[in-house]
Amino acid sequence: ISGTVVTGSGTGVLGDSKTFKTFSTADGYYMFDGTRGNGIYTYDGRNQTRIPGSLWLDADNRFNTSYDRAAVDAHTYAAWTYDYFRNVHNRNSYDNAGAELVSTVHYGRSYNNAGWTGSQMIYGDGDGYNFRAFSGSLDVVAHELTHAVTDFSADLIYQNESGAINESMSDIFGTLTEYHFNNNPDWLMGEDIYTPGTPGDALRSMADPTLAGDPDHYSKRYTGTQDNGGVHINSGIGNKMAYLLANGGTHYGVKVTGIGNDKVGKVMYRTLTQYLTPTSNYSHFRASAVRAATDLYGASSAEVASVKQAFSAVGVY
Ligand SMILES: Cc1cc(C(=O)NCC(F)(F)F)no1
Ligand SMILES: [Ca+2]
Ligand SMILES: [Ca+2]
Ligand SMILES: [Zn+2]
Repeated sequence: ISGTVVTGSGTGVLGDSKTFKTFSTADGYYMFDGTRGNGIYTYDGRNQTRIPGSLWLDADNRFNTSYDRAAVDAHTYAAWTYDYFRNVHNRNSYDNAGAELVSTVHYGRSYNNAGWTGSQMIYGDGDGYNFRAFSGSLDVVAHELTHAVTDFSADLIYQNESGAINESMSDIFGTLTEYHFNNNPDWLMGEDIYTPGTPGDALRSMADPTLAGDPDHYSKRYTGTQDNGGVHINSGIGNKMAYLLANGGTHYGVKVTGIGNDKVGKVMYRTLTQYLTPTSNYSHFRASAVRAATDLYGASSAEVASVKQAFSAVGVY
């Protein structure tokens, strides 16, 4: 279809106004952003589970109905996450070759989750009590897109310890993206879409994983079979490590000197893309992060020392 890139405006899940790129055609305005990589495409799942659904089309380039809100945020936050990986890590989309970013919103009926299918993102509307529309949280969108980056780099197997590291990487870059855009940033996951009736809670806390019943030390890891061997549970170990590495602190008597968000991003990105492998466990995660920090800052650097301290603080050697 022929048309021109224009700027649309609309209301997000939280009732906030934002603008984003759309495509003006004879049919109307499509949610297609032709300014980033090979394009960002947002689809309407029409509360079915057939994907991708229909490319989002609007008559007047104003996206202000309640039904529009999930699409506004999925489209906008996909662009922001694209920009984060492009501008901060020099990565052009999840494959580093400009792969199209495809999202489907209104996936399923009251679907209480979001996901990366292996080729696109899907976002449920939530049931309105436990969750509201999942694309309404920037950390969630960046979490899902980071799964794509992981699949095209370390390709960490989604079970047991490698799966927990996979999940932790998604929480780490979800949070770093939220800080990069200063979007009410915190070390919580999914706070903007979790239990709309209860303020202040979240799906997970990286600062204190135990708030969600997840481990904050390797000695407390889950070794059962639920949740693909605890991928959303044992992610707490990597999440706590990253929180301490960025902010510093003393954990189980181990002092960590913080190095700040930007350096954590550099170390974790290099760890994920240069050293981790599909079968990496937490011990290999430590060794990989030490190598990445050594490459970046030198063997005798304070940053390398902090990486070792952070992993020691969560009991990983
Ligand atoms: C249990 C459990 C946790 C998740 C989860 O993390 N979803 C992705 C996120 F982006 F919404 F967080 N799903 O089931
Ligand atoms: Ca409209
Ligand atoms: Ca958050
Ligand atoms: Zn995930």
